[in-house]
Amino acid sequence: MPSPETDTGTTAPGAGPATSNGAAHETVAFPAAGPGAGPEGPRDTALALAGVSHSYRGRAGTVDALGPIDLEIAAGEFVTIVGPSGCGKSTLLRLVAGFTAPSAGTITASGAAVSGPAPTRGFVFQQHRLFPWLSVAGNVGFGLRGLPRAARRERVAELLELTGLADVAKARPYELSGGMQQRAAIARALAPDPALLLMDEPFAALDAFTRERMQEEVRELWRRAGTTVVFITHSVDEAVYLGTRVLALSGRPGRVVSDRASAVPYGERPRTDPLFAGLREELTEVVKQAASLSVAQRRSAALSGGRGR
Ligand SMILES: Nc1ncnc2c1ncn2[C@@H]1O[C@H](COP(=O)(O)OP(=O)(O)OP(=O)(O)O)[C@@H](O)[C@H]1O
Repeated sequence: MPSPETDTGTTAPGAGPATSNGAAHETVAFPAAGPGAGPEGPRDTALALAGVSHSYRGRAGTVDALGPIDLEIAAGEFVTIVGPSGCGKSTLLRLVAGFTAPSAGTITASGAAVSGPAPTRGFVFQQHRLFPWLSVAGNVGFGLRGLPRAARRERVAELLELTGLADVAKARPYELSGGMQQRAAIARALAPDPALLLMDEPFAALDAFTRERMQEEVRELWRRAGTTVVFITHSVDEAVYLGTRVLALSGRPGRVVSDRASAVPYGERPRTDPLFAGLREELTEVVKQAASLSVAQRRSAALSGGRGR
């Protein structure tokens, strides 16, 4: 597992702007990101998407939600994804999790084709979705039922310690604060030691103060656990603060229009760092453009009676 510190500001050899639709948003300060070789040598590919797209077919017609997307994520990266509302971010994560099969393309996680949910891919939803009838410890250990009792207990204790929930192990989810509930959900997702942790706007329902605290905690968890993370958010600020690599999607159907390595060292990353502010401004502009484009595209599709709402 490479040190996360070394992931920042590196450009993979041969990695261009890595956009799947040819749109590039060039700046000098922020190199295009991509997996491959960091200063510490080549890294394993944790996740690969090749020509992935997805359309929903319903009574109201077909919605082209995502893609095509070509993307590689190296083991140990913390990839954050931003994009306008409805551009397919959640769809992308659900495809990677194996909850939904893509309409086209292939997804490979740790070298194996994704064909359904697996404990090697942990998922954290916007709402915690803890089981209300189980204690915090019961929730965290839920995915470990195949383990011998002692090993399971040990793993649960380790995760409760890691997420600062040891004192409330016996509490029910409704007795916890929103931040603690989300920490328990993260602990549950981490319990089977997944190679990939997929997080879909996990802090969206939290107040601003708790959200900032959770950002610190998830950063620390990632540094300690070393799991590859893919994190969806509406907040450009959150994306830039958390990610070693930040992707921006276009309006629906979402494609990668910007792929940036963070140039700010991960260890101490104050929001006041000019590099941080620069990347945030650049990405805010990219997302704004994508949002206004997608509104215009939808209007013109509606006028011409075209496919996709
Ligand atoms: N089960 C479904 N059936 C039909 N259409 C769907 C379904 N799920 C999502 N969609 C549509 O697909 C598009 C992408 O949805 P998705 O939830 O992936 O976007 P998103 O970027 O995560 O949105 P947001 O940022 O608002 O949460 C949207 O137009 C949405 O209405």
